[in-house]
This record gives sequence, structure tokens and C-alpha cells, in this order.
Amino acid sequence: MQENILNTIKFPKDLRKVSEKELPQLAKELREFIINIIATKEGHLGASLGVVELTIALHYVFNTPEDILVWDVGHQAYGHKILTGRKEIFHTNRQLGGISGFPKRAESEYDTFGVGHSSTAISAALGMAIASKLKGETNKQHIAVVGDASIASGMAFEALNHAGVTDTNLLVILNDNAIGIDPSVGALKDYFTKVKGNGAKDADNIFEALNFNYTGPIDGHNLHLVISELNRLKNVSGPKVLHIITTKGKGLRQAEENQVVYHAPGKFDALTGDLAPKSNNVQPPKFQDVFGKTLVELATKNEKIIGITPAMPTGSSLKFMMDAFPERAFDVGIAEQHAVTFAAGLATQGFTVFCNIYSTFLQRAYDQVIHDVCLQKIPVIFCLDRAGIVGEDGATHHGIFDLAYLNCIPNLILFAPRNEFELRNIMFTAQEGLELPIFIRYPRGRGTLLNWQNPFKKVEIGKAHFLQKGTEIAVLTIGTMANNALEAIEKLTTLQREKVGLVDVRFLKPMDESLLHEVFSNYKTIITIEDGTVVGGLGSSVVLFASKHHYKNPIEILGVPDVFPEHGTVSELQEQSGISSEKIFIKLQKYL
Ligand SMILES: Cc1ncc(C[n+]2csc(CCOP(=O)(O)OP(=O)(O)O)c2C)c(N)n1
Ligand SMILES: CC(=O)[C@@H](O)[C@H](O)COP(=O)(O)O
Ligand SMILES: [Mg+2]
Repeated sequence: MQENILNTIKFPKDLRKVSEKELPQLAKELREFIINIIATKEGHLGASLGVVELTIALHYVFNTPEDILVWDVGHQAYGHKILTGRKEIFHTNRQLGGISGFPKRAESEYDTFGVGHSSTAISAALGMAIASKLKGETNKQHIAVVGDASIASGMAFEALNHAGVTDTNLLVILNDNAIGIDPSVGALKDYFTKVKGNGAKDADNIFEALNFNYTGPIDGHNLHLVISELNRLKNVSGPKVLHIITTKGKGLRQAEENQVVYHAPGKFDALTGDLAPKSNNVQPPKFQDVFGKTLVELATKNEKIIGITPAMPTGSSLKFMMDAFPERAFDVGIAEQHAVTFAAGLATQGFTVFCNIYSTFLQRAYDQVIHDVCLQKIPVIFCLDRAGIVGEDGATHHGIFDLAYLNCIPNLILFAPRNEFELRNIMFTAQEGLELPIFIRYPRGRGTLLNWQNPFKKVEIGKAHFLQKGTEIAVLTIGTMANNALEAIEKLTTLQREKVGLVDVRFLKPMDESLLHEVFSNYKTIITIEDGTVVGGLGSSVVLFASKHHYKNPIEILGVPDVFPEHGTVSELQEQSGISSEKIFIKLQKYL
């Protein structure tokens, strides 16, 4: 047997030269390669370890990239990247200037579709399969690999419903490991459990009912079995489902035993699997934990409070509420559209609903926000987690559009806390009762306050604050951008500092117009700073205000330029966008 098979493989054509009996050894090497790099560079671990055999089998059996392989979400595609020309640069995964953590069309011809948000693979592969038919490419194979949590999403169902009435060469591989990031939920999960227990024959087969040729469930870690099934299915026409059972985190004991943590574990010891020790320094809390703990605190007194998350209980810390009040907290699975309208339904019946959704994933539910919530003035309380630049997940995940996409909708309140007190106080205020829906956006990660459990204080809706008064330049910030601005101001000389006023706008809607009049009347120059796209957010609203009231002061808008920022650390990307404290400092100096 060869010493290291992986070293002989750059592209799938090299893989296809390896004998089938050597493939289990290759699977071992590929796992070790992934573990060794992710242990120090961080990233999504469990999902990629779980599909090592499947990845090898797919590139072994199919003629990729001519045959088309689409990964759903793409967080499981590390093995795919390594076997398709990116082994030598895999250590740059998710780093500034490095390869993306998700399949990306610009990166490789093997990445047939850009992903990051879930449940798109079947639609995309079906589109490609129909295109092949229209072009007369009859031998081409189209494969979508989708997880058990992602296939439960509305979009995946829409695609299955369509595909089932086509005669396309489409193979859907259902990678069933019974978990998403958190344990999978819902009736479909129960159905998969039943299928696994009884065999597909005993249960009515949902895929066959949708006109798919169904095979499974089979052991997805049995390479020879997977290869033989893929070879067989290559010659079966029409839409097909191959249901494989895998273990998330396969091959690393801790990752198998603690699948939630090892979804994306941060740094760990590649040999033992132990997580890197946490720093002993006392740090401010994560906004997520402030949200989760504050919600429990409020829900203890207010029994009308309900919590909702679409599939992110751990990430959002809604888990705290699920543990404390299981009957009042719902993980609805990867179903952002449903989460929003479900929240609206509950709110119409007098419940006080906190619906926590990552900013980037709320994009999925835009119509529900407009049609089911704002148009009807239903006072749902939305907590938009991961607002602003999120870092290493990159372009698919930055929460940089919410200010713009919400700003243009009537009948809503849009607030961004600059610190933990502000988050707690607005949550308190919202559950006391508002006339309109409110969107509270805050970033991934830590706040700034060590003692954050302040007694609640009601927030006056639509009221902005001066954090410091000045004489020449007014800096208007929203959310945690106030902290970047404060750091920048700190770097100025005392004389310069006195010239700078700083306003925490807090509410993008409704805006504090009386404070804006004060700003435009007393300051020569206005600089706005937001951790969102420059088109349509804070800066745009300030410009509209100035135009409406005929103010002529120069206004400079700092924010994420009109491009998709890639991946890197939050500070690197803020620097790139011109909203880091250093870049703000340079900007201030220019005006002073
Ligand atoms: C629209 C959307 N909502 C939420 C997420 C966050 N998310 C990423 S992976 C994941 C779980 C996916 O589970 P599954 O499809 O079973 O794949 P596995 O991780 O088990 O391989 C979730 C909820 C996302 N990427 N996209
Ligand atoms: C692949 C995916 O969408 C999630 O795993 C996402 O990366 C989670 O982000 P957080 O780590 O910020 O919760
Ligand atoms: Mg899964």
C-alpha cells in the first residue's frame, strides 16, 4: 500500500487512478488532513468529517466537473476542496485573501454553485439538469448533496415538488446525520427516524410519493457500498434520491460525541480533539448571551413572552429560553419564512414574541416581514443577530444589508444597541408593549461592559443621544460603530477632540429629527458611520433629511462600500471597509 495516497492527488482525475481497495486509506488521510488544518485555522469541522467517504465516492464515480455536483450550505465541502486542486492552499481557508469556507464559483470549476445559505442545492441542480436537457447533453449527471436539516426547509420542498414532475437526470443525496447545527427538529425528522428504524418499505415513502426513485437508507461511511450505489444510480433515469446515514464529526471522538460544539469548534488539539483552553481574562459577555439571559429574565416575569429561532438555538442563545421555558420557546428548523409568519400569528393573539434571526438569514423572509408583519403593524420583536460584518464566514453571511432593506419598509422601528445595557433596555421596553414591530440588530461577539446586568430602564423610542459634544464635526453612528468612533476620537489631540461631536443615533427608524436639526445647525461637517452597506442605511437617511430641510453641510458616509466583502477577521474587514477606529481616525484628521 502506498505511504500517502492523498499526496498523489491534486484533482479528481488522480483520484480515479487509485484502486478501490485503497480508498478507505485515502478516507483516513483526508480526515487527518482536515483535522490537522482546522485544529489551528478553525472552521466548520463536523460536517466535513461526516462526508469524507461520500466526497471520495462522488468524485471517484462521477466525471466531475463535467458531471455537476452541488453542495447544500457548503460547510461540508472541505474534502471536496482538498480533492479538487486546493489541497496546497487549504490552510488559507476563511482567511483574508485565502480560499472561501464555502464552494464559490469564482474559486474553482468544481464549485458549480455558490452556497452558504441552506436549502438551495436541489433548485440549482434542477436548473442545471433542465439546462442540460435543453442543450441535448443527455449523459450529464447532476447531483445535489443536502443535509437532513436543510432538506426540511421550504425551498428544498419547492424544488423536490418541481423535480418530481420532470424526467431530469437529477440525483439528490440526502446526507442524514440527524442533526443540523443543533439537533434536527420537526415531523420530517420523525419520519427519517421511522424510515431508519423500519426500513423504507414499512413507512410510506415521502420521496416516492413525489415521483423520485428512492434508495436507502444506506451506511454513508461504507465506501464500497456508496460507490456501488452511485454506479448503479448513474444508469437510472429520472429524479432519484439516495438516502445515506452518516455521523457528523466521524473519526474524531469528541466531534462525534459533542456534535453541536464541534460543528465549528474553534481551535482544538488535533491529536486529542480537546478544545483549546479558554482565556482566564474576564471579558465582556457576548451580545448573544446578553440576549439569551435577558430574555429568560424577562420571560420569568412576563408569561406572555415567546421565543423563536429558525435552527440557531445555540448560536443565538435562544437555548437559554428553551431550557428555562420549553413550552414557550420554539426552534422551527431552517425555516426563516415560517418563523416570521409564525411569530406574527402568535403576536395577533396577544403574545409578546421575540423572534431571533441572523441578519443574513432574515433576507430569506423579506416578504413575510413586509406582508405578514409590517403591513399589518403586528408588534413582533425581532432580534437580528450577526448584524454587520461577521468575519470568516464571509460574503454569504455578513449582516450588512438589514439597515438598508428594513429602512425602506413603513411601520417598523429599527434600533441598534451600542452596548449590553442598550440591548437589555430595548428588550425590556419592547416587551412592555409597542405599537409597531421592532428590529433590534446587534453583532456577532462581545460587547464592552463587564458589569452588564443593569436594572432595566425604559428607552424612549426614536431618541438619539450625544455621547460627546463638539464644535465642528458631528459624527453620527449606529450600534457598535459608536465604539469604533470613540476609539478614533481618543487618538486625537485634546484640541482636535474638542471639535468633534459624537451622536449615537440608536434608531434608524424613527429618526430623531429634532436632534438632527441641532446637529446640522451647530456643526460644519457631518460624518455618518454604519456597519452596513452605504446604500440605503444611516448615511442615506441623513442625506435625505438634509435634502428635505435644505441643509448644505458636507456629509460623508462611512460604511461597507457597494461590494460584497469577502472573508477575514472582523477587524481586517472593518479596516478594508474604512470603518475601523484607525480608518475613522484618519478620516477625522482629514477634516480637522
Ligand atoms: C437559510 C439558512 N439558515 C440557517 C443557516 C445556518 N446553518 C448552517 S448549517 C445548518 C445546519 C445544516 O444541517 P444539515 O443540513 O443537516 O447539514 P449537516 O450540518 O448536518 O451536514 C444551519 C442551520 C444557513 N446556512 N442558511
Ligand atoms: C454554515 C453556517 O451557516 C453556520 O454554521 C454559520 O457559520 C454559523 O455562524 P456562527 O458561527 O456565527 O453561528
Ligand atoms: Mg444534518
